[in-house]
Amino acid sequence: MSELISAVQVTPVAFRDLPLLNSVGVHEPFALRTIVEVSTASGQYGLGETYGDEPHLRRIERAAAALIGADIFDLHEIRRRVVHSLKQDTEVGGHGMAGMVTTSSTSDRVLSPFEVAALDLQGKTIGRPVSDLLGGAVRERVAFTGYLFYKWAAHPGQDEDEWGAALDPDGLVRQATKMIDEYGFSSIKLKGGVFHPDEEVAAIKALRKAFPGTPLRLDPNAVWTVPTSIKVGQELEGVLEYLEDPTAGIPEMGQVAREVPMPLATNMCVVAFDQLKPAVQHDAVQVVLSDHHFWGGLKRSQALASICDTFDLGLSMHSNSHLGISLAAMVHLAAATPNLDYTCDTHWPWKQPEDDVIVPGALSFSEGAVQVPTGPGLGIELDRDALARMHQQYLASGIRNRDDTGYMRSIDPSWKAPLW
Ligand SMILES: O=C([O-])[C@@H](O)[C@@H](O)[C@H](O)[C@@H](O)C(=O)[O-]
Ligand SMILES: [Mg+2]
Repeated sequence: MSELISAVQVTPVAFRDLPLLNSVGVHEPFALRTIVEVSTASGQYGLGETYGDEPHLRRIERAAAALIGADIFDLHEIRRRVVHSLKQDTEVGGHGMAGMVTTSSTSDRVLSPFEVAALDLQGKTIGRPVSDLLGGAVRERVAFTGYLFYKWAAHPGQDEDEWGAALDPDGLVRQATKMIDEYGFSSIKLKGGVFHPDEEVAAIKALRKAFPGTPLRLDPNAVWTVPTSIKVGQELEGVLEYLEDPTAGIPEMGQVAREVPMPLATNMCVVAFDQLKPAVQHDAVQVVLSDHHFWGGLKRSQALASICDTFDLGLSMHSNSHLGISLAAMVHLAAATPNLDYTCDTHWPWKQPEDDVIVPGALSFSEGAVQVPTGPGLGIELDRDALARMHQQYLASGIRNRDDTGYMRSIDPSWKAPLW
């Protein structure tokens, strides 16, 4: 069966975001994504979603042009064409992580939305869900984590948002209570690296008290030294299910791992295949957070899962601000990954429900989990009016690259990136 790509539409979009704090600053009023629609001569379309930063968008546009005529079932050829389209690439950046991850493979990041769109098309062509193309769903529902952020009550100049401020342990417990009431999550992650580690330890202890028995994670995005990481890790013995990226670098994570009682997880020091070998050699991480957006799509994320299985590494899933196409892809991948040992991250609660490019109703949370769609492909449909509206929002936002630090400094010119 051959289905050739006849057109690829690439559309940058922006959606409203809240003032979520992290180690590199604060989220801007809009987050960016790029939507990829791959069409075949037979009139079907497949969807992919990726980062929206300008250098990445330009790479996506070049790759899109190179894919006309490729067979949607020939993922090797699609990869070959994407890699070839990047040969003249001299730009840096564009990974959409605001300085937190810099070394993941560019070709894997560019390939990802096209591979997801090709799998969506394959599924639609043969009438099977993407999870079937990945070996079959081993679970009907995919569980996610309630992802807490320190946050301001509102962006400067705006009215207080529905979540309000969370700048201390009480504020975070309030945020967690609201999120769990609305979504039913049964595990909690706190984005740290914002306040002094003692304050973040106090916040985790307050969450432990308020939610006894609920697995907890803390992720300061590598702004702690090795001694600080060891101190915090030892202090939170028996409290965290894992500590995520306490410090930067594979050897340094190895030093911390030897001294702390809980597993260390990462989406920063192991973000590409060539980093797996040194990570294993240093026994630096015990849990890898996969992310199909930078590991090269769903099949390559499954290759990562197999490697983790081989080397007894745990597997969890990382998230950035995202829309429904990404959520659908994450759900199919998680459903078809037997050794996904932990609930997945998602930024979903932080987005306005009406800010999406897919027809509502296909994906929803109950008891902290999303039912795996069983319809053909990803099981979602593009809402073209919403896509046009969100593209206008992109044009009007004026934001072309994620810049949490620049936005923070526009509000507080004395702000400096922390290191404790
Ligand atoms: O959205 C954020 O601010 C997060 O900090 C995100 O950028 C990270 O990539 C991520 O969620 C993480 O786990 O490091
Ligand atoms: Mg992380």
